[in-house]
Amino acid sequence: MALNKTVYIGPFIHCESLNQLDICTNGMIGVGEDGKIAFVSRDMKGRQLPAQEGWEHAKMVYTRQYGFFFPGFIDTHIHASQYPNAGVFGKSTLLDWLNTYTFPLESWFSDLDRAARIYNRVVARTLSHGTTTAAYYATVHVPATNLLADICKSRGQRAFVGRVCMDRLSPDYYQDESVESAIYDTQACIDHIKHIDPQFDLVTPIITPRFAPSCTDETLAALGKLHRDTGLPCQTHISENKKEIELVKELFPNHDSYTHVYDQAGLLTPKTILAHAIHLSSEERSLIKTRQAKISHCPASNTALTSGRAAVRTMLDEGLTVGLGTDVSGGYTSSMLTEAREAIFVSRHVAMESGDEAKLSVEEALYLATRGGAQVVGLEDRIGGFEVGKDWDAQLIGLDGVGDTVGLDQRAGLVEIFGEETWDEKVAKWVYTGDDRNTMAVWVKGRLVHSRESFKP
Ligand SMILES: O=c1[nH]c(=O)c2nc[nH]c2[nH]1
Repeated sequence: MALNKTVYIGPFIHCESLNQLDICTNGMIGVGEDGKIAFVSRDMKGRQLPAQEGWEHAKMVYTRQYGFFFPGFIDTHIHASQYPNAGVFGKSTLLDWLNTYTFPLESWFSDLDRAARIYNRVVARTLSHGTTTAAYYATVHVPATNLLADICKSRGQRAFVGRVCMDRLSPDYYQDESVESAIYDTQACIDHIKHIDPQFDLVTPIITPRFAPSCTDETLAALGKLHRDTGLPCQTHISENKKEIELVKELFPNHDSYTHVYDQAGLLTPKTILAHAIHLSSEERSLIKTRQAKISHCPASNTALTSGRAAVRTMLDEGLTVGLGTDVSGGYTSSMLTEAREAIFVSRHVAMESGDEAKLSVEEALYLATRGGAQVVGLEDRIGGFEVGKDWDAQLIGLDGVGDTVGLDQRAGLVEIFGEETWDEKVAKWVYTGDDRNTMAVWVKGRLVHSRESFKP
């Protein structure tokens, strides 16, 4: 689809480093017809047209009062198929949650109409929260997984779409019949995505062994070979729950650890995303670092399923690459802004035991949700910040000013700006009290993929 050259005018904010925001209050970012950032100007005075040659007829998009452009969020771990269960988990923990809530729900996806309804909804919803890239788990079903890829492509969300592989320890009605069928079906989804997006420009297949307990040695090894042969990324779960870890010990008695199970299968590489990583030993973290595999931290889910508190500060200090994942529906929210907030609060619970260094700041949580996520999905050269040459994957945030009247405007969000706040304080208010009402518009590769009614481009 042809895009207009567009100039985005107003404050922009992105992460300069793990603990430093770059806040430019007089910004102007030019995005070319290819959806890439062509220039970044930091000293736009007033609201006059940009002087750049060749940009005289470009379209202009302005922020409104207290608004700013921010990079799109990158959700490094989300089960699209579990979206109907967001918020439904009772008092369960991982293994009984899988059997009680999750496998029955995922088995629905043999019905393509149901799948279409749910997948359309979750993609629209995550876009409305400013998620421009998502690493999705689908289900074992090939047609429904392909449909999820089609929906991401047509709605314009950048996505990694994984057909889930699992050939043991789930009900008969919901598992792969054999190693061969798991590989055959995975390949069918890869072929489909190659067909709809040959360069994997927007949608990329991702090899998805559910987790070690639900895959036989043979399936893990075959998926490891596929990972190596295709060069495609891989995603799975690791060390989320203590009973799960015991189960892995029983099922793989000849392996040194959970991490070694994946390593021996050839599934621990720089293109591997490991979700949760709560109870890893220091040897396991060291192996993950050596293999350059990546971590998706899922604090909302880890709390909901009482799985534990991941030591994010330790992982960052040790040089691991960490991003955030909503992990719907272990996680109750599909909002990465809420997930960032959860990461901050969980880190405070860690700090109550281990000391203040564990606390994550607003800046760090936003880094994990953008640049960190970009590294986790291997796209740090293309997304996560506003540099020339990067794709315009961005969101326009609008914050509401408090007027002179005492009455509440029901349509406005919960962020209330009184006008005296510094920019750092405005960002903190957004992180702690914001929601999708503040996400005015969202672009992926320069294409507008979501906007609120009040946004006039
Ligand atoms: O949070 C989780 N969600 C899942 O669907 C799952 N499967 C295995 N392990 C899991 N953990």
